[in-house]
Amino acid sequence: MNSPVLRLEGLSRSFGGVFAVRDVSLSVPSGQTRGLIGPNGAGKSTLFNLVAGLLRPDAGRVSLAGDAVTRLPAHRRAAHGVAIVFQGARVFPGLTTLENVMVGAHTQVRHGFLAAAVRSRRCRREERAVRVSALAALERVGLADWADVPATSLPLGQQRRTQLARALCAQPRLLLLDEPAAGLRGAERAALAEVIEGLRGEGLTMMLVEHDVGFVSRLADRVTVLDLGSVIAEGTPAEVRRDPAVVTAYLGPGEVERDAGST
Ligand SMILES: Nc1ncnc2c1ncn2[C@@H]1O[C@H](COP(=O)(O)OP(=O)(O)OP(=O)(O)O)[C@@H](O)[C@H]1O
Repeated sequence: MNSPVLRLEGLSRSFGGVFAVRDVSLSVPSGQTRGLIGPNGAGKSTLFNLVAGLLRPDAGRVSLAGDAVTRLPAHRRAAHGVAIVFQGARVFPGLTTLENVMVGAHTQVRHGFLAAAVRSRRCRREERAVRVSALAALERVGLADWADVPATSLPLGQQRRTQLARALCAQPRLLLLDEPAAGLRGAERAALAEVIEGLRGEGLTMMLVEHDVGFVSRLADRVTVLDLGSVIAEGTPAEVRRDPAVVTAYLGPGEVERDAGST
């Protein structure tokens, strides 16, 4: 059987002697979307950063498609196919939507500084390829019609989708999304959910950290619930919503149904 795209084994990280993440193990098979939820301070961001390579664990292992990457920093994990959409990420001012996405595609470019300086033929060819792949990524997130507008003129939801397009340009094997719906309301939130659903339909493997249980329930194949750094439940969205440990530790009895119906 193929290795899972992401495997975490016994991952722990503490700050000042207090566990932020404690002995977390999970596997995300190819083509699946894993939701990661939990109350404030549960350890979601710490776990996300451990997967992204922005933090080193005190113990445990991180593997990507069977390769151990535990000691690799974020930029070397990118070479293993990890792309990240950070929480509250902003577009670059002074660039169009397309140019913002092209910044992501530039990780694929092979030509060196000198070739770029003299605009060699190879360099121009690669620039064209970057443009084509950035436009294709904008299509995937439904923003092709906004390619040439200043990215900062877009509403927040479209700026988020621009960030998503930028991450997609790297042709990731694993896409990490940290609270992509934070601050979005109504139609913007629904549009983002639809785009993520489309990526899931294309078979992209994703990990989605969210506060919003309704958003995660719609998009994730399985959900891992953290509390005080430990996994307290894992299962399908319906299973975890029914889990008594989740209900008491995280949501409170009245919240579950309300959140489940909110997307
Ligand atoms: N750099 C740090 N230094 C010290 N303590 C930290 C650090 N990062 C996280 N923590 C602590 O680790 C625990 C887990 O925090 P983390 O931010 O991972 O939780 P979270 O689930 O993402 O919370 P939130 O939903 O509020 O973002 C918390 O007790 C937090 O105070």
